[in-house]
Amino acid sequence: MSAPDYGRAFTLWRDAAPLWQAYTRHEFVEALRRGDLPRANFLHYLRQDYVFLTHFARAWALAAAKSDTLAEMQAASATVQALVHHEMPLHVQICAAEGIDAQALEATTEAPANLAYTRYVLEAGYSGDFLDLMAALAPCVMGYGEIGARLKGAGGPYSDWIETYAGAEYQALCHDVGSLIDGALAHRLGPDWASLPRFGQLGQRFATATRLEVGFWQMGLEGV
Ligand SMILES: Cc1ncc(C[n+]2csc(CCO)c2C)c(N)n1
Repeated sequence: MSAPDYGRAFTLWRDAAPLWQAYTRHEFVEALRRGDLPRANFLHYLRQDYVFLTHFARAWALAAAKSDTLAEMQAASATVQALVHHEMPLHVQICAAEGIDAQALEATTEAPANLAYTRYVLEAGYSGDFLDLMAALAPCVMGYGEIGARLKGAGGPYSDWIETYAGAEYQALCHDVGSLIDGALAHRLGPDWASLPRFGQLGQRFATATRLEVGFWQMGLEGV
């Protein structure tokens, strides 16, 4: 099965990122697909992911602040809304069902891999512009989209998690973010954006964020 098409910039960045396969086909992902990932590892990952989402909601809010157009502001604020009102409460709910209450979840000590990734993305936004932020955020959004599309229908104990990212709603979000990025590049850099040095520099950011996603999965496998 070929990967979904989430846009031109994403495809160029992905095909140039050395660790893209290491991220989207990581052993943690394969264990989710087979259903033999130990529950303790999944919960450890989910607790860290809750902290991660807090920072990603901040990063998307920063993207709203760094937007140039109404369409950019709408897309960024819609993502903040989805994160804060859907994805984060879902983590709270799953953890509560496993005996980790909201207070314990909020008190989670952040793992170094989590610190590295989230602060890298926030720093891209603080010291860079909207494009820097998008390049740093794209691996997270689209990587989970590719993983969901590939694992769709796998069944097993992690099927809820898989089908969240395989579902039409999440796949539509990946396409929307892909269009947002292509539009933002054309708006700021002009129609020849793909051939400019700046586009290559943004690709480096994308590759670094991809490397940090590999570290996040690795943390999920090891640090229980
Ligand atoms: C380590 C890690 N990477 C990516 C995602 C997926 N994700 C995080 S924020 C966001 C944007 C809109 O919901 C998406 C899809 C995750 N949960 N954890």
